[in-house]
Amino acid sequence: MGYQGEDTIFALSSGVERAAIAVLRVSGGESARLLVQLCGKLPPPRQAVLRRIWQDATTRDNLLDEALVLWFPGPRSYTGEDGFELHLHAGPAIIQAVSAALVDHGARPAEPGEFTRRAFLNGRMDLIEAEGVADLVNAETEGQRRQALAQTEGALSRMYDGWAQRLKRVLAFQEALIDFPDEDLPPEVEEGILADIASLIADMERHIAEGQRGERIRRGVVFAITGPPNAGKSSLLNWLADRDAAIVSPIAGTTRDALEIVGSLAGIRVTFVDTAGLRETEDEIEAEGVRRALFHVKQADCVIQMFAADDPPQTVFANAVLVGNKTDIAPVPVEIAGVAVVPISLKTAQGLDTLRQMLEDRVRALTASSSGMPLLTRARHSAGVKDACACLREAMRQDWPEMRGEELRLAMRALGRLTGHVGVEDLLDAIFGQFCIGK
Ligand SMILES: Nc1nc2c(ncn2[C@@H]2O[C@H](COP(=O)(O)OP(=O)(O)OP(=O)(O)O)[C@@H](O)[C@H]2O)c(=O)[nH]1
Ligand SMILES: [K+]
Ligand SMILES: [Mg+2]
Repeated sequence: MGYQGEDTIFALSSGVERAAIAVLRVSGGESARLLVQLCGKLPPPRQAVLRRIWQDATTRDNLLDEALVLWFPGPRSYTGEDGFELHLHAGPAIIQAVSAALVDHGARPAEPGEFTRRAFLNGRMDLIEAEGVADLVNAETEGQRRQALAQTEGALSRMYDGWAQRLKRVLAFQEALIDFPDEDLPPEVEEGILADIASLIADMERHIAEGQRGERIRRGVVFAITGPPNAGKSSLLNWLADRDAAIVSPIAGTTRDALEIVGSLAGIRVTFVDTAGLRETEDEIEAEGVRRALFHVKQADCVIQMFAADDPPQTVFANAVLVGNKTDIAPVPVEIAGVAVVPISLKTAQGLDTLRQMLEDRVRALTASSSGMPLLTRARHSAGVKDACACLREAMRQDWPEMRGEELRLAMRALGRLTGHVGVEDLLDAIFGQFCIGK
């Protein structure tokens, strides 16, 4: 299934910030002609050569820049099409002039994600790998980088492809049962089919059970800081942010709007959300703040429940990190409702190192793979695996060979949609639309 994008597209593939070099990337069937038009004859494939870039090299009209040029003939290119890169001096006027020349000669600016979309359509990568590319470009932390790189290199795809292969084999046996109903096939055949389906279900269930770990690495672990007014929540946020992000005051009910800061812990992206102190209040604005606080507590991956030493709580949120602040004014209980209290003082800095370690442990626990399998990183993956798994469970319940075969085919289809091997046209805009331009 070859694919040639009708248009030859180009984009600035380096960032838009001021830099020394700007990489302009071009892909499509007209690439060779365009490159000759800009800089004379084609350079040898995949070798950087220094060339003058002209508005029109054939007439030596209007010299635009001197640049490194790389010629990537298809199909061994990123998109699978012919393409080239110009490593220009990064002045905005140069980028502008070369872009205008490309348009004059018949190219058009690329849409977000269009290069990677073409790579997918030309079979250079599957959907999961393409999503990995988007994540890699956006990676800010070690955890994000490592996970995205593994996904781009096909770790997750290989697992899904492996399942599809096993399923294909089961389906082949199942079809033998359908095609030769009257032959005396040994009972081991059917037993083998059921055992194989059961083992596929078990693998899928383990994968699903790892839940949102991979997604958490990708988008970051969210901590909501909650507790009564004046517990020191905003003071904690400022310490975590290492700056004066939130207003701190002795007035109860200072924080109203939720305030988010982003950082990294144990190599994982984290978001801390400071929220309004929880209490009954007549003040309409504060009450709205409390409603928002409860919303964030519900959404968070983990809650940091804070209290002041002189105001300990009766109850503890599920899975909360329980922090007793202001140990400088009073001692805090060792535990409340069976949950250990981390004693700290934001005033004297007592216990803060221990708290940081506990938060790092929490982040690791929320993101580590316990099965050793690659983690699913998007809701799309989790929905796809769940679909496939549901079909397999249904297949186990079916006694009729034809019905079981049908469920197995549906499971196969669900796996195929995951990697993009079947029927995903309707998904492409949603997936590639999230990319930046130039990828
Ligand atoms: N003695 C003492 N005071 C603290 C400590 N941490 C914070 N405070 C003070 O406690 C008061 C309340 O702190 P905040 O950080 O505003 O508390 P909060 O939980 O955000 O309060 P609300 O936003 O009103 O819910 C401020 O006056 C802080 O300076 C501490 O460890 N010891
Ligand atoms: K306060
Ligand atoms: Mg506050």
